[in-house]
Amino acid sequence: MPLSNRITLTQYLIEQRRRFPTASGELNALILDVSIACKAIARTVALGALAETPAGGAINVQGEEQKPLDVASNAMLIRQTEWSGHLAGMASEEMDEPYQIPASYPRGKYLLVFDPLDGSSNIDVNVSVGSIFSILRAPQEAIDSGRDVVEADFLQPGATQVAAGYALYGPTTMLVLTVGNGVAGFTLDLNVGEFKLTHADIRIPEDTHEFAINSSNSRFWEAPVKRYVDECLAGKTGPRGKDFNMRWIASMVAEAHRILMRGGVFLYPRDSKDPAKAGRLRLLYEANPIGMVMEQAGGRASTGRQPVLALTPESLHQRIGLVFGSRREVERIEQYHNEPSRREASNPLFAERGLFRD
Ligand SMILES: O=P(O)(O)OC[C@H]1O[C@](O)(COP(=O)(O)O)[C@@H](O)[C@@H]1O
Ligand SMILES: [Mg+2]
Ligand SMILES: [Mg+2]
Repeated sequence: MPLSNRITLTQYLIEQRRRFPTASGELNALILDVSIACKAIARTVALGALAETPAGGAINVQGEEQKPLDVASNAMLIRQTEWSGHLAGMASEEMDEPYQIPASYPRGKYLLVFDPLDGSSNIDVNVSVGSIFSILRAPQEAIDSGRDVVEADFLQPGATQVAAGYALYGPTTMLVLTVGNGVAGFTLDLNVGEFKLTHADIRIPEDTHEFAINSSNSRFWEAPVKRYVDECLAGKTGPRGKDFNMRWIASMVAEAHRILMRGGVFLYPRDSKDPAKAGRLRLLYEANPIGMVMEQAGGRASTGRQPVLALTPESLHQRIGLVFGSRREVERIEQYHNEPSRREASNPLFAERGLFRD
């Protein structure tokens, strides 16, 4: 079908709203505002070194250096959504504290949480990056009082997300979205500046022979992850009985998209690299939205031990181990984590609650 005959994101959202006849339309309006910010970010990303972006160089709460495009993308998402009256507040990878809607604008019932630019270490090398977003409902008492938002308002399990998705700035710009009724993919039609539905009802194949992990961390991995990767690498003659392929883009959003399109599994597991960090990726604005997209597409998202969406977050910038993708593969990794290890089985001092547990 030529792109011009496809329905737009706006039309798709109107269709989705028909499922909720009493809905106010505010969620749709908010998603459309996010999509406009993503178009603006896509333009800036596409300009590359020609873009006039604000200075970066500051260190964010993650202890990571902010690139000029991290700062610019953060500002574009804020500016495009804060005025609308649909938001009670926002939180972002690039802001230490929750963002308060300025007093000159009305406050609304949703919370917007985002990673304005994921994979930003790839900007300078012209590899795909993206924006990840999650929409939560603010606590009723915060909506009623219109008070400032606080960290605790955002600490809701991923299962309560109202909508989630990402924009991918690759050879084409795509927006992938779930409003809790499957996953749909939209391609930006540059001729008319609209996202058009090109990938209706995306489903992830249950099995795969492709995995993604940063193997330079292998010496820090826990035994179940080592076992899983070793078994993949052993190929046809190993316990899995088939050859595996490996990919590592270092843009989680691009890996998530590849997995949605053709299956696979992604691991950034908990490891012992930095004992102060429970993992690399952040729960609220990376793991939860990607987790909701995965689960809605028939895949699975896990910490390696339990479903990501069931976790109650402890802080805004909490990190966790993350495994997602083809359902059966993620379940296998969870099973490896939940089995008592061979060492524990032979020596109770190393058991989960034992004296020498590492
Ligand atoms: O450099 P590493 O350790 O491979 O980490 C790559 C991971 O870090 C990230 O870039 C983190 O996201 P940010 O770029 O938003 O900080 C992920 O997209 C990616 O999977
Ligand atoms: Mg990120
Ligand atoms: Mg980022």
